[in-house]
Amino acid sequence: MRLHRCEGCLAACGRQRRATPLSTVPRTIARTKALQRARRGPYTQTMSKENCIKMETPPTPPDNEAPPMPWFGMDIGGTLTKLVYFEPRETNRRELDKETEVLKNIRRYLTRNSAYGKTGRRDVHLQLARSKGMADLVNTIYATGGGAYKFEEDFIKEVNMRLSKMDELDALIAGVLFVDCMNAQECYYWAPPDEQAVHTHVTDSPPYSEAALSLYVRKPFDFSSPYPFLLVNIGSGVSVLVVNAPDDYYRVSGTSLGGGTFLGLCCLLTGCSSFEEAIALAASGDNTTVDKLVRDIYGGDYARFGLPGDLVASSFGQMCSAERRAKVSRADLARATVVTITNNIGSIARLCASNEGIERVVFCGNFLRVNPLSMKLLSYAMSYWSRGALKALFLEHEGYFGAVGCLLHLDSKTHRRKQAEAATADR
Ligand SMILES: Nc1ncnc2c1ncn2[C@@H]1O[C@H](COP(=O)(O)OP(=O)(O)O)[C@@H](O)[C@H]1O
Ligand SMILES: CC(C)(COP(=O)(O)O)[C@@H](O)C(=O)NCCC(=O)O
Repeated sequence: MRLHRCEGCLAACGRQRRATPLSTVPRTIARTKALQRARRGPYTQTMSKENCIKMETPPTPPDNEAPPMPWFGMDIGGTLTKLVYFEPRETNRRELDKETEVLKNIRRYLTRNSAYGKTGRRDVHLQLARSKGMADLVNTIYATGGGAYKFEEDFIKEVNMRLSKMDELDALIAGVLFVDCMNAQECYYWAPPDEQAVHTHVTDSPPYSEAALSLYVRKPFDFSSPYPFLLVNIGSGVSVLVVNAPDDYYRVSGTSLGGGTFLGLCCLLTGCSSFEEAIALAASGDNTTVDKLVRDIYGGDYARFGLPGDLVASSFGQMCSAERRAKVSRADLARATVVTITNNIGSIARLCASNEGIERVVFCGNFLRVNPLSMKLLSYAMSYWSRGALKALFLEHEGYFGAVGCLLHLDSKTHRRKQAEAATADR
């Protein structure tokens, strides 16, 4: 059973204290057995394929020890706090009796509003079906992300609440695998209608221009056989993970030039005050007035090494000229910032993928939120520079996977406990 988005269980708030088969892609990358062996990672991870399959069976009612609703998973990152809230459809009599007035109020507050305080927003469009099978989850506040460690004492002092902490990369992968299992539309990619056009560079317009990128359309991708894949999480900073199996992954690389860098630089350069404003500015800008292109240096292509004239040779390379600085617009600066950060992440991801012999590169994290420009740039760059061997993939729930992974952690804990109890009873 695959669930589609409809009615709700996922809520979110911002923080300020608070199917195309891969076989259509040429396999130009050699994958050796040695590489596969080398991919054994040091981490264990809580989500298993069994858990995923279990979600397809009918729900079991919560046991007597299940803590009362509401159930949360929280990811306190470097920029945003993501909160997911689970509300089972199959609330039974016993559970309703247990629900205190305070909890009822919390539930009402969460489910009847779409904005919370000054900065909290509910991403109504990302709500998943009130999924069957999650009903045997139990939870208190499960938290991940750096803030779960940094603010742990504050939670105890201020609200007398304990955080049960989970590693953010464990949670991220668990969340990605689970949400993809539950939502057939989760994974997608961007390509022009004629997909070959990307890596043969046939359009007249420069590849990074709005004219070229506007041709790209979103297409569904069947991610049911995902392994191995590279997971690139673009949050405040960037983590790159090699995922070989649900319980086998490792962090292969990262960069400090991520979503936080984009927003910070954009605020500095353009005076904008929100991510949405920065992205809207970038959408109407032209980075070629800011960046130095290959043709600005060569007068055309640098053909010997396959560098087209309209490729960025030097990001912000024009800005050493006072005359050009005087002419450049805020929108151009915002676009150059997106292009710089995105291309750098794309290059790192591409190098990691070829080193590891991996063809599918999945990008997630809130930097991609309302940001089709970066997704299209990544799609173009991955495909063009690998001559079609690498595929950039994206996920509908962009930045919520860590928080979802927290809820699942609780599920796996419950199961481990039940297994231990069963084993003791058998003795
Ligand atoms: N409403 C927003 N406010 C601030 N940053 C946002 C917003 N929406 C998207 N972003 C982008 O997402 C990045 C944070 O991504 P996220 O995956 O939540 O990472 P983290 O866990 O580090 O907070 C920001 O650095 C910014 O580039
Ligand atoms: C430290 C982090 C894992 C924190 O995650 P985030 O809150 O940015 O999502 C991440 O910012 C990161 O991997 N930074 C890059 C560090 C580096 O490899 O240079």
